[in-house]
Amino acid sequence: MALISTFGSTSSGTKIRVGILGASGYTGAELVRMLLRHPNVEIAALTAERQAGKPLAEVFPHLGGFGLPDLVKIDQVKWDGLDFVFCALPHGTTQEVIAGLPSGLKVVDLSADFRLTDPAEYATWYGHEHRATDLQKEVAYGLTEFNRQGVRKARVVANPGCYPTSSLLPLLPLLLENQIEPGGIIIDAKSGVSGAGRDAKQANLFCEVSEGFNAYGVGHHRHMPEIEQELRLAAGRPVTVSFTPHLVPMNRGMLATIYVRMAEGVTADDLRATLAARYADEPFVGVTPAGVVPATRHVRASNHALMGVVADRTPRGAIIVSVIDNLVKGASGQAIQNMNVMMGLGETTGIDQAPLFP
Ligand SMILES: NC(=O)C1=CN([C@@H]2O[C@H](COP(=O)(O)OP(=O)(O)OC[C@H]3O[C@@H](n4cnc5c(N)ncnc54)[C@H](OP(=O)(O)O)[C@@H]3O)[C@@H](O)[C@H]2O)C=CC1
Ligand SMILES: CC(=O)N[C@@H](CCC(=O)OP(=O)(O)O)C(=O)O
Repeated sequence: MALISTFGSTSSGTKIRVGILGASGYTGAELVRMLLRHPNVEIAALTAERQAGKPLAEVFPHLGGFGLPDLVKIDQVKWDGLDFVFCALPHGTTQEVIAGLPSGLKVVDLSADFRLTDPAEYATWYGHEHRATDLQKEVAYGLTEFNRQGVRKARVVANPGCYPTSSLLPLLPLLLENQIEPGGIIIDAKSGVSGAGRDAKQANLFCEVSEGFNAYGVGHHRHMPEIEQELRLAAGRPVTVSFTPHLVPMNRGMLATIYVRMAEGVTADDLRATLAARYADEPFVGVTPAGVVPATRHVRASNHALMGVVADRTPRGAIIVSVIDNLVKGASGQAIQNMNVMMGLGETTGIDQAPLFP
C-alpha cells in the first residue's frame, strides 16, 4: 500500500501532537513504543494516575532517552496543545474523561467504554449506567478492516477488544458470505497475561500463572456481547457465540480456536479461499496456506492478524485458528491504524509491515 499523506499540516513538516492517557500502563507504553517511530507524530502529553509526576523512563526504562514529557495527571493536560488523544484507561473511568474533552479533539479509546452501541446492554455487562450516552451515538467501532468509512468520519473511535479482534476478523467474512451457520459458534480463546493490564492482581502473580493455565469469565465474559453485536450488525440477523477466555503463562499474544458449522456443500478449502480473497489487499491480515496453523510467535509485537482453517471430523465442521498480539493488533497497533485513517494518513504509516510469518 502506498504511504500517502493527506493530513494537511504534515506536508509542511508539522506533526500531529498526540496525548496518551494511561501511558504508565501496558497499552500506553506500547503506544509510546510504536509512536516514537511514527513520522507524523509528536508525543506531547503522557498521563498516569499513581505514577503521575515521574519521568516515563522511571516506569518503563526502555522508553528513556527520547525526550518525552513527564507523566502528569489528566487534569494537568493542556488540551489546546494537542491534536489527537489515545485513551488507554481502565474501562469505567473513560466515558466521563472523553465526554469532558474539547469537542474538536479526535480520540481513539482503547477501553470498552464505548464499544457496545446500546447503553442498556453496556449497563448489563459492565455493572453501572453508561455515563456518556449522547456521545455514544456518534462513536465508530474501530475494527478498521470493516469500518474504514465510519472511522474516517468519526471524532471518537472505540477500539475493539483484543478477543473480539481475534474472533471477528475470521468470522465476519464467512458470515457475510453465508458459508457458516450463525449459531453454535464456539470461540475458545487464550491470552497472555499482559491482557489483564499492569495493575497488581493476585490471579496474575507469577506463582499463579507460571505453572498452568485457567479459564475465566466462563459463560459470562463481557467480550461475548461485543462479538455478538458486531456479528449481528454485519450479518443483519442474530448470531450467538459460546466464548471462553483462558489465561496462559506467556507475556503477550492471543490465540482463538474457533469451531464453526459450515453451510451445506461448503468445505474448509472454501472458507480458506474466502478469507484469502477478503484479505488479499489488507496490509495487516493474513491467511496461512492449507496445512499450516498459525501460532502467537508469528505475530509477536506485530500489528498483523493471522488465521488458518482446518477441516473438522464432525459433520460440516471446520476449525479456525486466529492469532494476534493482544497489545498490538488487539490494542495499540490497531489504535494507531485508526488514528492514521482518522487523520487522513496512509493507513500503515509508522506501523511496521514486515510479515512475521513464516
Ligand atoms: N492489555 C491489553 O492487552 C488490552 C487492554 N485493553 C484496554 O485498554 C485499556 C488500558 O489497558 P492496559 O494498558 O492493559 O491497563 P493498565 O492497567 O496496564 O494501565 C492503566 C493506565 O490507566 C491509568 N489509570 C488507572 N486508573 C486511573 C484513573 N482512575 N484515572 C486516570 N488514570 C488511571 C494507570 O495509571 P497508574 O498506573 O499510574 O495508576 C495506567 O496508566 C483498558 O481499558 C483495557 O481494558 C484493550 C485491549 C487489550
Ligand atoms: C487476560 C485478560 O484479563 N484480558 C482482559 C481482556 C483484555 C482487555 O483489556 O479487554 P477490554 O479492552 O475489553 O477491557 C479480560 O479478560 O478482561
